[in-house]
Amino acid sequence: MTWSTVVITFSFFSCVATIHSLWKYHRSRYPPGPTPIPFIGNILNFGRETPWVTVSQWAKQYGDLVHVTVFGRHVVLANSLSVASELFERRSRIYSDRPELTMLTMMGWGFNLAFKHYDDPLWKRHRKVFQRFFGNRSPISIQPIQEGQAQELLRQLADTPDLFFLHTRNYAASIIMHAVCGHEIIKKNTHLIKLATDAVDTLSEEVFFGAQVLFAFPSLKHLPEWFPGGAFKSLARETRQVTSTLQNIPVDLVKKSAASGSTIPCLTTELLELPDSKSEDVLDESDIKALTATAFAGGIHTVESPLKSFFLAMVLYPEAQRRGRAEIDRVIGPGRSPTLQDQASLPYINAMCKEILRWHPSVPLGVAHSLVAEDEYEGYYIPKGTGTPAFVCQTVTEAHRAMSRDERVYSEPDLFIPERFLNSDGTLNDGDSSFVFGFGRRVCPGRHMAEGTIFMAVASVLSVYRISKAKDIFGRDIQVKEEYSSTGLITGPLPFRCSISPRSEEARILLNNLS
Ligand code: HEM
Repeated sequence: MTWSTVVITFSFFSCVATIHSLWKYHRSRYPPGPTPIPFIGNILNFGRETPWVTVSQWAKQYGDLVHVTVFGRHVVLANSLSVASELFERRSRIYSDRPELTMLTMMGWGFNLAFKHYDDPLWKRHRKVFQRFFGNRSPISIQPIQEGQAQELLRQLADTPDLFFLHTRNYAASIIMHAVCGHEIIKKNTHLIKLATDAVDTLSEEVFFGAQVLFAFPSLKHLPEWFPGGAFKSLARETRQVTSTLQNIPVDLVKKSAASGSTIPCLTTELLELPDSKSEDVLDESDIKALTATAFAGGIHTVESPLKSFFLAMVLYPEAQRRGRAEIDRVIGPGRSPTLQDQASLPYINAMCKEILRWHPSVPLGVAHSLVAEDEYEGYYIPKGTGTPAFVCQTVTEAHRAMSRDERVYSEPDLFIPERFLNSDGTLNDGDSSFVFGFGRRVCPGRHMAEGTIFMAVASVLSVYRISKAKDIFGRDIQVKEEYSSTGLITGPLPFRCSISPRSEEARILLNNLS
């Protein structure tokens, strides 16, 4: 053996030993979590169904910060409010990126600010518009839209109460679409609501699963469509058409209407009329199209889910319903419908809205954040990295479901108890469920609007309707189960039956006057 062979062999083994010890060092300093299987990591531990329930169990077993791997990529789950606030708010400078989203970009969703990188100038510009238009001081009058659509919801429930699932979806979609395109456009183009809801449906579980696989094996994106396993490419191609239509049609309709001389008060008109300046905030037409479609993508399914949870809770917890109705009778009386002006005088209804959001968070694993630099938390190492959407791969995500089940914050967390947000004198306490809207610089910019939309639906429905178990043909109660969809980014109650009927003669008269 020559000297050079000895040196090379020695260097090789030293390198291997160093890499191994570094790996072990980092490995031992990762937050605790279930033991990974070589190569695939913990993907099987997540399970395909209700991964958020698994994560809540890990929170109990391993603590507030849990580490898992998927195909060699790291995932860190922030399971408590305090850890999430520390990481995503106090350290937001490094925790505000999003992971790489090849699959969603292939599907044409790349325009959506929710999926853009933190250093992308478009993210900053689009987010500014969202904060301005969907915040508390929006120049587009969102409150009259919410109040008007709440009346429409009551009307639809009076005509076809069994279709309450559809009506809640339409209510959520109509509000955001009226805000974006204006009443006139939506009235004449009702198919737009279906276009938007269908497009958002494409953000399904298959997409997120496909995205994870693509992230692990990026070269798969070059597979031809006809090749076994290449079906995701045809899905991406078809979806691209839907997302492109979603961006184009609403803006084109508003422009057409403006060209014919009628200005429709809405977000699109406001954006089209922004003064042309050289500032970095100037928006071109593609920005406007992206912003309008982002609003539909963010503001329909997320809102629809808690509204369905509301109907479910009313069937399962009749005492909460009784207390809500009693408060409305006491504060508003039977002669008129609630408005957003009444919100401050209805603490029980507000507590109910907070509890609806907490009971079953609609985005149970949050939207993954990604770190722009490695970090350390209480001695644990958190790697820098990019990853795929949802919860997988070198991301740190807010485990909203685990937070909602944290017994240190919410006693008996599986139960629906609005009183947890009230003081003994009936006023609202400091309790909160706003974690469902995320944290830090990526916190949901539609949260104020969403809260108003939910409040209007809950208060209006309880003011006139009694919600109870439906009866079978023998007059027996049909039992209802607390069952939720188990996959995807957004969860919501599975279809169930209930009876929705006017709760008094005055309510019947009020409903008749609406139509
Ligand atoms: C109950 C209703 C809603 C829930 C539970 C919800 C939840 C969330 C969550 C968890 C995030 C991610 C936050 C993070 O990464 O920390 C988010 C982001 C976002 N939401 Fe919402 N949301 C709701 C309603 C809305 C509405 C009505 C809109 C539109 C008007 C909207 C638009 C967005 C957008 C654009 C983002 C991306 C923000 C960014 O990445 O900078 N959301 N939402």
